[in-house]
Amino acid sequence: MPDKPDPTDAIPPPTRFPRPAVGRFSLYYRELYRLLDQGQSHINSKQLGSIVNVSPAVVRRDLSNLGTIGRRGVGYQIDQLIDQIGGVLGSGQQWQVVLVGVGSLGDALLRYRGFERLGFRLVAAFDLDNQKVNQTIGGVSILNAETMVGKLAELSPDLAIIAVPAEVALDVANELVAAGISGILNFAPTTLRLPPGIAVVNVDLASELQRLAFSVQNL
Ligand SMILES: NC(=O)c1ccc[n+]([C@@H]2O[C@H](COP(=O)([O-])OP(=O)(O)OC[C@H]3O[C@@H](n4cnc5c(N)ncnc54)[C@H](O)[C@@H]3O)[C@@H](O)[C@H]2O)c1
Repeated sequence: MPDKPDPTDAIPPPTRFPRPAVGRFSLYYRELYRLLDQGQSHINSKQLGSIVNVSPAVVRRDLSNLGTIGRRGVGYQIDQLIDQIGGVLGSGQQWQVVLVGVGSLGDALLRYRGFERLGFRLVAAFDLDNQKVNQTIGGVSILNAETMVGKLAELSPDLAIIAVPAEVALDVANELVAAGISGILNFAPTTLRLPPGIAVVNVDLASELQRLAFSVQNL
């Protein structure tokens, strides 16, 4: 389990940030990491804004929500910003994640190397297909989904990714919730009606393409 946040922490809880700002924090975080890797130590709001395509004023407002103010002529210290934004996004802690459904999408997710550095560790995957069970992909063991309830009790993961067909996604989600998981990243194209207190983020590339097509039509 991740460490419980310290109530005296200076960073305000994520719920106090507007959703668009939280979306931008993820972008800032990714780009700041890249710049730090390239050896850059400071950045100003104009540079950061131009990288993520927002105005310097928006960057300054977002970052002042973190209690961070850039120094005139110097800007912001990148490693400090990464720590602060990472704290808000939960990347300053380790999250144990399980994946359910190792089809073409799940397979690609298991092979993706970008989760670990943000604090997300895939600890197990589950599938019903005997051809896949007991295989290892991207260093993650695929376990029999019929044994999922017991394994979840053993592993007590924090988050789950659902990549099963839509028809079974709700059943899978209910099993995950019963096992104590309170955060689900759902790739199945269906709305999961779950009890209050469960955070669900839906990822739907088809809807994103629709949004893109709409934007292109309205340029
Ligand atoms: N959100 C997106 O942008 C996006 C993109 C592609 C696919 N999808 C969706 O993601 C899901 C997976 O897509 P895919 O292409 O990998 O499908 P797929 O058919 O290749 O894989 C599905 C996997 O789930 C397994 N499975 C079925 N029932 C299960 C259960 N009860 N428990 C555990 N595993 C089970 C199957 O054995 C299979 O390995 C689908 O719902 C698909 O519509 C979403």
